[in-house]
Amino acid sequence: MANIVQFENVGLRYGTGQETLSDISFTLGAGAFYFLTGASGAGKTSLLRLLYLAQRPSRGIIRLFGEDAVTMPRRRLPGFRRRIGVVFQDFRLVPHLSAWDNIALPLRVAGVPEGDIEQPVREMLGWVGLGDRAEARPATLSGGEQQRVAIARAVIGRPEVLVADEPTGNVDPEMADRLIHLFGSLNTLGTTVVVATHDFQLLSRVPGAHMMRLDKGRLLDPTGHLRYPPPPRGEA
Ligand SMILES: Nc1ncnc2c1ncn2[C@@H]1O[C@H](COP(=O)(O)OP(=O)(O)OP(=O)(O)O)[C@@H](O)[C@H]1O
Repeated sequence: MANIVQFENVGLRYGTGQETLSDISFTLGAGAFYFLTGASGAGKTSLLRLLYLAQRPSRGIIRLFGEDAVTMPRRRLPGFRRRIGVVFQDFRLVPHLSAWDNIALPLRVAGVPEGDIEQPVREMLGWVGLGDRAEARPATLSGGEQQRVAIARAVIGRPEVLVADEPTGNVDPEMADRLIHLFGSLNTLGTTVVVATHDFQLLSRVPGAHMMRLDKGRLLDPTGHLRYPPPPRGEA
């Protein structure tokens, strides 16, 4: 399995205080499913922001799709970001746009001709089970429905990596199951998925998923080593 993300000794410091993330080293394999867990404030959102290039690290190396993402010229960042779909903790839907137009947004921004937008948007709405809510504005949708619009918007551009920050934080367990099922089905189609959550129950819902655990800004593997995935035998 090829590595599409590689972090080496990455640190992140906001302002002049202590590091929020320290010595973060891990690789993500193409097509795998990862849960990123940790208590509130452990640094999950910060790590994801580094991953989807919303934030530069204070130190260390980040390679995305085989390229150095830290020293990459700014003009190349948008092209890279398009390869990563993001589902934000707070949805970030555009309030005055319908579900349909929110989902169409990434294609419009990328300059896809209008005639080529209708079919993928219709497919996405159906996939997330909102075929009958196309015209609804976000404020008239439930939390779970808004989250599904956000997921459809994140994946309509067929990203290679999908990053979701606490996607089940505001929904009931039944909807959480449904959302995780959507991520699982994307993953079986080949998308690498990274889901941050502090809900340990979710972990058992995706057989074969990997777990990355953050504790006060440091990455732990399930056995407590400060590295994930665990090093091969003999290299520890
Ligand atoms: N832009 C910022 N400026 C300064 N400090 C920040 C910033 N963003 C996050 N922090 C701090 O970094 C630490 C980690 O925050 P982060 O949001 O990454 O954690 P988290 O694990 O995602 O938490 P939660 O589960 O509550 O969302 C916290 O102490 C937070 O206050």
